Amino acid sequence: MHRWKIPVSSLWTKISENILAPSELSGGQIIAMLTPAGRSSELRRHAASVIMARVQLIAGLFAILVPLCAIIDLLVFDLHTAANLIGLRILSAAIFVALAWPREASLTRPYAQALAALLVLLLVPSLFHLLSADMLAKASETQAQRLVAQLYAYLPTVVLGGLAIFPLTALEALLLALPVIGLSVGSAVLTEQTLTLAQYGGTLWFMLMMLGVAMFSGMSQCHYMATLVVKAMHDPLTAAYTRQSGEEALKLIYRLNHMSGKPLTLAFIDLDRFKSINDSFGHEAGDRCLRALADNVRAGLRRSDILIRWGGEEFVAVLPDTPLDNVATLLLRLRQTGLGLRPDSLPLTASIGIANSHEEGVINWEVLIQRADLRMYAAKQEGRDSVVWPDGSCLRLTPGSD
Ligand SMILES: Nc1nc2c(ncn2[C@@H]2O[C@H](COP(=O)(O)OP(=O)(O)OP(=O)(O)O)[C@@H](O)[C@H]2O)c(=O)[nH]1
Repeated sequence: MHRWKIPVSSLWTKISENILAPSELSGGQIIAMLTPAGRSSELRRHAASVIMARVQLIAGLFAILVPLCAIIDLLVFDLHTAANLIGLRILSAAIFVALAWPREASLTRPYAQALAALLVLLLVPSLFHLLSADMLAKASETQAQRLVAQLYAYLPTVVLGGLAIFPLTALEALLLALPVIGLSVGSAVLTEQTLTLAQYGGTLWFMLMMLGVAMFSGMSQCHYMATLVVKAMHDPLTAAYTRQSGEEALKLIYRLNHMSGKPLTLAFIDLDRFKSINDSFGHEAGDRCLRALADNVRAGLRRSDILIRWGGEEFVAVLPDTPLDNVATLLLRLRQTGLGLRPDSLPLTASIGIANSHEEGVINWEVLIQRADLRMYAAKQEGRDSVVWPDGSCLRLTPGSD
């Protein structure tokens, strides 16, 4: 008997560990599921590519299925009605083909581009229903015709359910659903002389239920995606971008700055004599130094800047739209706050190479990073704890050491 007794506290611990804990959400994460405002650009870009890929897949599928369903129109309706429906189908299929057509993501506004494509995808079936509703109501005399007309009237509801496959925040799902619901009400007004709640209330309720489910699914996808993207793109030790995701971001930032003629500056940062910290104080202490360096550099960066962990103890600060004068401000701030402390309480020092995209001969991001790297080595040659500028001049970093 005794063996079957499960203490309430241990049961609760099990429930909270296994069921509640995985879904524990912070206030910020909940807000991020409700509205897209404040999303990082990397997350927006990722969400845009997921939404666009799904829009293209569904549009491609519909581009085939919609014309195929003309067979039903021909079998069920009179020739005149069927011909009108087929006309609408050809028009819809053409829009679906255009949506499915492979295209490059917009460099500057990929998220707006993806949402616009999604809106068009949602509107086509709803407009099909709006334009055919009156014609179908008049042409429906037999049981089969009424049944097919009724099924077409479900199109806006199906569209709202379809929202569930997209990683949308609650606000976005709601805003995208409004025109669909509006077109459905419009279709009902067109076909009924007087639209009553008793006639239309059930459909409206059903649509709102579908929207609720879609919102829930979209929000949980947003959360899942955000967690995965942050994990995949950032180095777990320092929370800086990984080399791979950092290179992708750098490529993109270089192109954007190049297009707009703005100066992009890189600071290649390499901790000095880091091996000796590992050797004397152990790897754990070395890790703490890396974290301190990343935290201190990040504290001086703007929201649009990014920090990449380029290699073991090498970091690259990417500073978009930044002329060299402004870099001096960042370095001055770093000079004041310092890079952190070594385990022996001496200040951590680093050698830094600066490169700017407006320099002569910088034709791509690879050249830019090469120059910053070479200048970082020059800073090592200069005795470490210093910054080497594009003109070859050298500045000591730790105050009093120059
Ligand atoms: N603790 C820790 N050490 C790392 C990590 N990644 C690389 N390292 C160590 O970083 C050290 C880099 O040493 P070196 O390339 O000789 O450079 P250094 O000692 O900083 O000398 P200089 O760059 O010439 O000033 C090596 O001992 C690596 O093992 C890490 O994630 N954690």
